[in-house]
Amino acid sequence: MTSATTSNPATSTESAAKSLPVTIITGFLGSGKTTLLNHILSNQQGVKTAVLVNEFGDIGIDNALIVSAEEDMVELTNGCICCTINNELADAVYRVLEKQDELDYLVVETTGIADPLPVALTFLGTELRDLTRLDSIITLVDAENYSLDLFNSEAAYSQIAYGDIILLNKTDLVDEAEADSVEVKIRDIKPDARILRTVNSAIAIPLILSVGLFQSDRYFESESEHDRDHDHGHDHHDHHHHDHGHEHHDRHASHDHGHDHHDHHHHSHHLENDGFMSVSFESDRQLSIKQFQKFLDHHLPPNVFRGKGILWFDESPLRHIFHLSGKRFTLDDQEWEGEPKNQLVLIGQNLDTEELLAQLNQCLTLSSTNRGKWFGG
Ligand SMILES: Nc1nc2c(ncn2[C@@H]2O[C@H](COP(=O)(O)OP(=O)(O)OP(=O)(O)O)[C@@H](O)[C@H]2O)c(=O)[nH]1
Repeated sequence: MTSATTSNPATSTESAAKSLPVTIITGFLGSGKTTLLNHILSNQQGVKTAVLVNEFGDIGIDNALIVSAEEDMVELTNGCICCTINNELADAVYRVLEKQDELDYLVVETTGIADPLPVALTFLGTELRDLTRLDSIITLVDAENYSLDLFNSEAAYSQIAYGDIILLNKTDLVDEAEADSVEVKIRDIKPDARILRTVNSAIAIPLILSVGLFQSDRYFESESEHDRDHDHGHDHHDHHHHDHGHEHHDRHASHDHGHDHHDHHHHSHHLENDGFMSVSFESDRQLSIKQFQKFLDHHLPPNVFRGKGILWFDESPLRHIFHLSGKRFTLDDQEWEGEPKNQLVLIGQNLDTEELLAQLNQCLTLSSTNRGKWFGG
């Protein structure tokens, strides 16, 4: 997790200390969450915003991709915010609250494989409930790559089910009819979904922040019903005193999906259930762009849903930001600021770590005298 702040003291008031509004940004791998975060940080006028970013993978790539990262960055990667590092989420929020006397807003970006509900409950079910106010859960959906069947992921389902606002993003990559058909699929899960179409997650800030859409009643209402239907299991914070109800029970009924109401200390299995894993590759040797292209074209297995990296090619003096989402990849150029090196994280289901690392290792140039290293996660 990374925390950073942007500041503009203009509207910072003592009211911030009373109850800090929190927005949770969720959405599947590569759907545009970090892009939205950057949009918010770049466009929010006069609001001092702290951000917490959770990444899945050994190397924190997002760290380098967030626009306003300042000194007080805390990085907690290689975990999922909704389960294994949920305690760290609460701790990070307390740290933000302690450090920032004049803070107006907190935005939490989950990993693409996180179930947003336990994250929301962290704010509702601990003393954080008195210090924060959950404003809304925003769910990003990739209009080009949306397919719950493809994702086969209960977290992806939950992200839609619990989204107060759904941004149907990347609409530049599909035609109107395709976007309409994704909307129909979203409404199958959430009939009353508030869906806004976006390109590059660009949306007027007043439509998404301080909207007060999160209805805690919904989550506190139907515990008895909820308990009948579920064998829940996220091992997260102390929210066992609180009720929360899924609106869309049936799809989850067969999953060990969730949340610890009565101190049973279940453990989350959603990562295992969904089979998500990450492979991290790092090297201080250059990649051959031709070999890397060959890897992408011929060797990348279809169960890799997402890749992100900062890449160093022998053919180029520039720093290349690499994004792969679905079958599409992009490479953007920047100047290097520190020592050049390669950092790449691939995320998918049931990946063969050794095979992927061996293939990536083969993309490294032989000419360099630098020492290379690689590892998997
Ligand atoms: N064409 C197009 N690309 C987009 C759009 N929004 C985001 N992207 C690109 O999609 C890629 C993934 O975007 P991110 O914002 O990093 O996605 P994310 O949801 O934060 O990804 P994870 O945190 O890894 O799950 C990047 O290359 C973005 O530039 C869009 O509306 N249209």
